[in-house]
Amino acid sequence: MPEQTVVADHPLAEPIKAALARVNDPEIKRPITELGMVQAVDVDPTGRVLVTVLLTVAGCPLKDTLRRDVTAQVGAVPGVSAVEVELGVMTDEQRAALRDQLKGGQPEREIPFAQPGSLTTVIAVASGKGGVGKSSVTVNLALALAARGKSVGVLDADIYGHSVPAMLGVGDARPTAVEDMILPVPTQDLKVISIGMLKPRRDQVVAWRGPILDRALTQMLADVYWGDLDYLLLDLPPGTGDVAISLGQKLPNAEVIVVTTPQQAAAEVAERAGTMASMLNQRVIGVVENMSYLETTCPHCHETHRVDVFGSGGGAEVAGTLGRRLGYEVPVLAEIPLDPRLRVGGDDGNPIVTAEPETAAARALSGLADRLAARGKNLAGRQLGLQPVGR
Ligand SMILES: Nc1ncnc2c1ncn2[C@@H]1O[C@H](COP(=O)(O)OP(=O)(O)OP(=O)(O)O)[C@@H](O)[C@H]1O
Repeated sequence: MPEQTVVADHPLAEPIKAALARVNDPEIKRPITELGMVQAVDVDPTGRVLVTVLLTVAGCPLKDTLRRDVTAQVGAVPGVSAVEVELGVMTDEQRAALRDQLKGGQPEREIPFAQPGSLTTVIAVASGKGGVGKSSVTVNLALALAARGKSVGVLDADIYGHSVPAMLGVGDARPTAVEDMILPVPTQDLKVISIGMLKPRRDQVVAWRGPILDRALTQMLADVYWGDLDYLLLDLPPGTGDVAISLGQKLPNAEVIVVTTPQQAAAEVAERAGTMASMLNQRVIGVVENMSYLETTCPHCHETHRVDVFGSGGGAEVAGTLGRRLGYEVPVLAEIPLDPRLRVGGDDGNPIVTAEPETAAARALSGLADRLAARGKNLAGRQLGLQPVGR
């Protein structure tokens, strides 16, 4: 850790140190004082403070946030007349020390979520085919859980789409790397990593197959510093391909939510995804029926009617079939209506649960978060206590 040259005998030294301890690194989400990022604090007789903060990497995308937070916290200390923040960069040794500190002595390439004592609930969001709204469900569920005070990470493993970062407004972000450790991108109270962020260049086409795919998935689980998460949500690619198998092997404790639309064809392929998950020993905790219905106001009677645009009952059908196949109850956890505002929220990087929380779609997604949060940490073999959703 770098030498910290806080002027120890100055009366302001202690309150300034306490103020700096309230500043979290925006990516690592731990106090900068604990991370060895405060290199020096100098106070002159008039109460002017110069804080030298070491960034993990020179191009740290959040350095302005850090500068602002340090200025605000130190500036609020009584007796401080002005604050100047100088930004430096850690040396290789300092970065290596930080990496070791964060890894906490954990051996290389160990997946923390797969360890028996892990307190993180890992939920994979799967679908039989593309375009049913799996990514939309993942990001909105993640935000709704975060709004309930949960610490949530989102891992976008959709090798075909990687739409999650754009939906969360960080479509262009690249994660910061500290040595061989990757810091997830912080956004809207979540931590996000997308397989698309691991491409050496954004425009590069990578065939996510075989060993390259496996390495990328291991990297996202073992080399990313997720910190203590209550939930890790995985956005799987549609279908039952390589990613599902690979993640099934890496995270046998993961639970699975299957997203489907009400159409019969979508429902049948969704069942395959669910059955596949269970073959990998992952428990299917429920089905989300998306694009369930459209609410329209009748021009004649002015009442709200529910129109089943894509038919009805697909979610219940999938849940019923999976339940019979798997030998335990698989409930329908939510029915999310079609709503153009849900699409707009995703396109704008401002998902509907935060942008328009009062809409029926947002309420259905928040209800899904409530049901999951109410269960607490799922222990293998434990009764889930989830009730089927009422119509
Ligand atoms: N309930 C809904 N109402 C309106 N639009 C929706 C709804 N759910 C999803 N969409 C829109 O449908 C499109 C596909 O959704 P999304 O990307 O979430 O699906 P996906 O299953 O993750 O697809 P893929 O796996 O191909 O990425 C998006 O434009 C999204 O905004």
